[in-house]
Amino acid sequence: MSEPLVITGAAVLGGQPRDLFVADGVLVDEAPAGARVLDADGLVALPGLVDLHTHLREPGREDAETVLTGSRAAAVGGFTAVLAMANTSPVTDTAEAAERVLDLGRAAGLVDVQPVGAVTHGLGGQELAELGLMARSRARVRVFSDDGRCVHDPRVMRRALEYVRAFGGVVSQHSQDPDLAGPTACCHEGELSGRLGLPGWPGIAEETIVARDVMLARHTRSRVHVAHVSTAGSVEVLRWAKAQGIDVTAEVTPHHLLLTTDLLGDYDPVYKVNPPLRPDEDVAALRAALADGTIDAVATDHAPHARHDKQHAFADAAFGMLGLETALSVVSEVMVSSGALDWAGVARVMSQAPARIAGLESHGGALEVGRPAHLTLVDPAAVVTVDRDASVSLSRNNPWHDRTLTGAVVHTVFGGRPTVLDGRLV
Ligand SMILES: NC(=O)N[C@@H](CC(=O)O)C(=O)O
Repeated sequence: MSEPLVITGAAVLGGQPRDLFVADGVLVDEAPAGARVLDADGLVALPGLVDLHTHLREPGREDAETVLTGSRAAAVGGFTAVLAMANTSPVTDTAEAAERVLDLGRAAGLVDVQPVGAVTHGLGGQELAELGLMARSRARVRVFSDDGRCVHDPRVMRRALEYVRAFGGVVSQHSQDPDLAGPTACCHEGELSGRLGLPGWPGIAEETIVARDVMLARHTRSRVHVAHVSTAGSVEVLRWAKAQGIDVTAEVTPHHLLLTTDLLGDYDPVYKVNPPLRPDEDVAALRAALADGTIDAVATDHAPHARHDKQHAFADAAFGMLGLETALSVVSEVMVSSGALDWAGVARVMSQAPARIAGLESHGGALEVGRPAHLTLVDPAAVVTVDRDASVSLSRNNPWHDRTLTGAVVHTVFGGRPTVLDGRLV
């Protein structure tokens, strides 16, 4: 069991400063005897952050990340739970595979690692994976995704939605019509892609799938989650669908909230990501949608890649960028500094909504007595310059390198135990 803790003077969800007491891993109403004192004067206390979308690469690509190194990056980023995507090798498409990821996470012991199950066998898009067995396994899988690939066949998507409804599951869709996007697309389709001579990915390839899937969710009375929304058109569809009462949720990544196609001019593969960076007008729509609740959550899409997969000509490099360690600072910079969200809003989009979407009952919440002590303490005034070489991830594909951001995670407490103190792993 963890040693008792007193956290003094933290602004809980950005409100009035007060003390928080932790004993036996839960929040209690008075100072426990013999407690360690953590001075949180000037810090904001949030419920531990929850990431709906993390690539941990184990099994299969332990040269890029492992469950342990990804858990370290998560803890440094203020996360106490991460959903580990299924596109590993082998794919997480069986109960055994899901339990193995769960067990690796428990052995690392720094965050709750909750496996995502594949929707289709081997991410092949044809045959449903063992959804029910994964749901009933020790891993209690509730989120299913072929992320990296779209569940393109509408019959398969319809059946998956019908199936997960039985146990309150959700399909997290990588919305991208491969026929509209084309096999070689590698950046946003627009005037710039033409000038750079790179095959482009039109926003409509995302939007048509979002539109189709909300209709399938309505028809099946099931639940769909749209992963990494990246266009203003997708936001319009989501706004309409929510107004109809359709059970749809959505996430946006930190990079789609701040980085734009303008960065592609030097063909630096660190900015190559799927879905691609978009123009300013999409970024503005995503920020507004996150602020007004049309987009429910921020999710990192932390996608570590080894140097030999990323250091290539733009067209040949792997898709994806790191995100766990910098997510809170980016959201603080983009959403809090601008006044678009307050800290209670950050708690909503980075902890409470993702915990609810993923069915993680011990996460999220409101820092009330009796709740598990998963906490993130943030210095809203800290000014940090990101250094990719200071990362605890195994990979270095960090698009934030050398950027200065305001707001940073200082301490992370997982189940009553500090995992990060003063920005460093304990
Ligand atoms: N988001 C990314 O750019 N990459 C993801 C998968 C994907 O292609 O979506 C990855 O696993 O690397």
